[in-house]
Amino acid sequence: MIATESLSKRFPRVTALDRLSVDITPGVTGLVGANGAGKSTLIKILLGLSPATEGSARVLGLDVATEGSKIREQVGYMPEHDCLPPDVSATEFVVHMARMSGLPPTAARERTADTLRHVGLYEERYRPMGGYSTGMKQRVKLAQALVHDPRLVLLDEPTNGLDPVGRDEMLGLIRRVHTDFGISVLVTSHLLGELERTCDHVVVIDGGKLLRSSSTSDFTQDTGSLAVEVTDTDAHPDGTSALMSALTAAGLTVQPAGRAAGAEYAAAGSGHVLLVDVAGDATYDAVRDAVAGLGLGLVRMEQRRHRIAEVFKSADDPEGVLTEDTHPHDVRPHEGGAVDAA
Ligand SMILES: Nc1ncnc2c1ncn2[C@@H]1O[C@H](COP(=O)(O)OP(=O)(O)OP(=O)(O)O)[C@@H](O)[C@H]1O
Repeated sequence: MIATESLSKRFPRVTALDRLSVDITPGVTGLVGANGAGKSTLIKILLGLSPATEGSARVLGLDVATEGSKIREQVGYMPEHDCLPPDVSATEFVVHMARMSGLPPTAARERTADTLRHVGLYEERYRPMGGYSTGMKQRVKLAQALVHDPRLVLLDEPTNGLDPVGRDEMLGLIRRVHTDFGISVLVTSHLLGELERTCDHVVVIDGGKLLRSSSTSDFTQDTGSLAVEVTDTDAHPDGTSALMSALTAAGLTVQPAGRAAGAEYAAAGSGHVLLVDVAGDATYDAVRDAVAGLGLGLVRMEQRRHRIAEVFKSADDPEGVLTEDTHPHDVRPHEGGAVDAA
């Protein structure tokens, strides 16, 4: 779908992209990076709207340097910032965008009605967009990216400014763009956590450089842990502590869920859950044997994958820049892509 080769973009004071080589296959791909990491710059280059300083890129097999208009015929684009004229309705605007993409008048009207329905805009679509909520505006921006039935859409921070419910709805819509219509998606976000539920593949950039590119499951599969909960007995009034000692003595790495990143277990009021690092099938056997050896009752033993954000927080992103829910307008990029409070 998208391939870049040593792609660089230098502005007079900032290197926005630094020798980025990445291959993106069909499906839903997340492009994640802190504010100023170079996400929007990459999208503009991929659309053929901004020339690269060095390197090359192809989108759907087309060269961004020479075939920009052919790319834009087959690719939809949802820009990051508010760009909707306030005094026209969603229907008028999306029909206009469909006509700009070359659809004849009847097809443009039909596709507009279908697309606005798909994004969840019904009778509101006849009202001027100036009165829309942020969520409705984001839906119109998504609709205009889809109206000409592209093969690929590039969505720049589509959850910006949305509350948690609005974010979830938008992420669900994005997933359905691929599952219902077979359109591939490249979606940017400064939050890793929200992309892990939506994307098949995640590309992480920082300061214009590639930090990591892999399937969502690869991010977490080697780092799984096992949540284990046991009952207390007369012999072991604190069954959890007894099990923790036994598992540690057996050479396993164990921690109480509340102290680890297992906030969901702590929040459920259970101080009785242990998280055991999984090192193959032997871990399951060792837990079973330890529980049986102590005569405890096993309440649950479930595999729990680390969330991408946790993996990064501990490894590539010790400052937690990619995991904090910082609103983009509250930060200003430094040179090199680091962020700072405004
Ligand atoms: N036209 C421009 N002139 C000069 N510098 C620019 C220009 N466009 C972007 N930059 C700089 O390039 C870097 C990357 O910006 P870019 O907008 O691509 O980041 P981003 O990852 O999309 O972040 P955000 O979501 O905050 O826009 C930043 O340091 C930014 O200030």
